[in-house]
Amino acid sequence: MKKIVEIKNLRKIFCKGDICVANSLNFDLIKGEIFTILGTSGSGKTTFLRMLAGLEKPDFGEIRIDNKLVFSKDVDIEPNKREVAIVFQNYALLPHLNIASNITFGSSASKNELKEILEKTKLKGHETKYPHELSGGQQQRVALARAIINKPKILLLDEPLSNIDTELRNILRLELKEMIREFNITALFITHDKEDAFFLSDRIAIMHGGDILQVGTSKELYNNPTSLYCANFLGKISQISENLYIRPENIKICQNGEVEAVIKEIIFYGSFYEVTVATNNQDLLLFSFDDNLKIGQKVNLNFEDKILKF
Ligand SMILES: Nc1ncnc2c1ncn2[C@@H]1O[C@H](COP(=O)(O)OP(=O)(O)OP(=O)(O)O)[C@@H](O)[C@H]1O
Repeated sequence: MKKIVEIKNLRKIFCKGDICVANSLNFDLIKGEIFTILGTSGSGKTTFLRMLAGLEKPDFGEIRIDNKLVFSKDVDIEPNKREVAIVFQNYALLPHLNIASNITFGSSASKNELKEILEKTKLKGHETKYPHELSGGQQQRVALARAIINKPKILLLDEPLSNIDTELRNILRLELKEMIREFNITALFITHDKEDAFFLSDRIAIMHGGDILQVGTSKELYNNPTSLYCANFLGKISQISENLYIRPENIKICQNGEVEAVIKEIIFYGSFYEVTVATNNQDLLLFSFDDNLKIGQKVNLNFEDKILKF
């Protein structure tokens, strides 16, 4: 597996208030993967993306892209020579230029290359239209076409799916994933949305307060979080003793369960119920498909052998 991006001890401090936005970041991107930085607002995602693209100068550390040192104490390669491309939130298409000109803006791509990319992004026939004449999905494809026409080594995606209503967003993220796969490009996606991260990513890095807390596949992070913060961020958990926690799907109601409890609350979520039960010691959350559960009902619980310890 070839490393396409190598980040070593990357650090950024904004002087006003001494905010450490990137605190000695260390990780690699593997060629061809979709890698997501997932974090809440203000965790430092955009600053990292800007440092990788050469738009923000780190205070310390090294960045290598395809084995080439693009940033270190003595090196700072210009953004346009780093072979990265960015798809911005809301796509940043130029309203007064037609689709063909939007795609080739600032590029030395040939007519044949434009033709090829129009075909691959299913935009053939739309080249003389203007951005406002296209659907949201088509606009996303124009933004992608513009980003990849110069064959960058990495595609950076800055929250392209935020501010879009749920229905369109589900369509766009599937299309986005399919296109990234079709172009076989390495992509770095930043988002605060866990669902988008799970949907799109081969691997996810959880960022918090300028630190990368954990890197792994969505399954690894969900099932084996290394901190309470990551466990909470990726899904619901209940505390079962001082430092032991459990996810709702790992608690089962069953007749011969060892722990006695009473149902306190039942919330219907369409395809399942979220049930709060009270045991002698604490309230626990579990998921159920049983239509017949009632508030006040006594139940017995079994804990699956998937306890989280922090
Ligand atoms: N130029 C700057 N000067 C001072 N502080 C900054 C600057 N840019 C960012 N910050 C601060 O750095 C922190 C991280 O910002 P950043 O935009 O990287 O976070 P983010 O995770 O991308 O958040 P969001 O999802 O809201 O964009 C924030 O506290 C922000 O206020």
